[in-house]
Amino acid sequence: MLKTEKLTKSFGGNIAVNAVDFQINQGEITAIIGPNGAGKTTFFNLISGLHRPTSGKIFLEGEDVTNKPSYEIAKMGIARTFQTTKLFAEATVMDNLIIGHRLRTKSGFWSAVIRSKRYRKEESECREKALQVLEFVGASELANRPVASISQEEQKRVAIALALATDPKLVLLDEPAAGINADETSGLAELIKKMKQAGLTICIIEHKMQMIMNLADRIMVLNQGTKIAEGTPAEISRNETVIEAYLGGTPHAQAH
Ligand SMILES: Nc1ncnc2c1ncn2[C@@H]1O[C@H](COP(=O)(O)OP(=O)(O)OP(=O)(O)O)[C@@H](O)[C@H]1O
Repeated sequence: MLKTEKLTKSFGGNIAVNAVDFQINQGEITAIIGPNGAGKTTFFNLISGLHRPTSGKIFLEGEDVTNKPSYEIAKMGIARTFQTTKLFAEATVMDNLIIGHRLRTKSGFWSAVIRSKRYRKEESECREKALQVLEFVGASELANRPVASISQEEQKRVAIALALATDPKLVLLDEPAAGINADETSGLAELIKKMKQAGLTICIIEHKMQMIMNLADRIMVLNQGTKIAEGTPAEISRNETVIEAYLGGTPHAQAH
């Protein structure tokens, strides 16, 4: 579904992503792991069009999308969540979903101001879509709650709902389980499995190794911007280079 060739991003003299060849296969859960500062978020920023690569190429379903801006990439079916959830705290969950969806629908500013027939039609479509995705992520009962009043884990589900509202093919999840407890983490892992079962392709950055080992079909390991390993969870957990560079030098470190 997505392929990178020698993808590179430098910030001044600092090479954040260094000649990475990578592939995301349709229908799979692919994980990107690596220590802090390894270049994982920068890699997501490159494939979602937020950053322009210094060199290298990105292909989406065979099409070269290397220098496309983020809104075009989004239209082509890539949605993402961010490490810190970007929701409007004072607005309700429903309004957040409608705003998020509206930003990607067609009516322009004036159409919204005069509330044209097309605008009203789009608005009701957004509302319907919002209800659908909230149900999918198990958060229907939160629709009318202000975001500020829901838990961290619920916010994570809403952020995923927001990504799903655009009907993506590929969803990029940046540390979806950060800051939530073990029970909540397994609930979230179930949701990610359900997304895969629904036919979505998923790429996930996550530090919680146990979750990744249970969830991922394939893992890429980054270290200082460079891909140091790639393979199934079983292959990665016995890879000497990975154990030394990332898992702390002993196989025990894998559990965390
Ligand atoms: N906008 C930027 N400007 C300058 N340097 C940046 C920028 N974004 C990232 N970097 C640098 O690129 C390197 C990779 O950072 P990145 O955030 O991609 O790592 P990461 O693997 O996502 O880390 P973490 O797990 O802590 O989120 C770091 O050295 C970082 O300081």
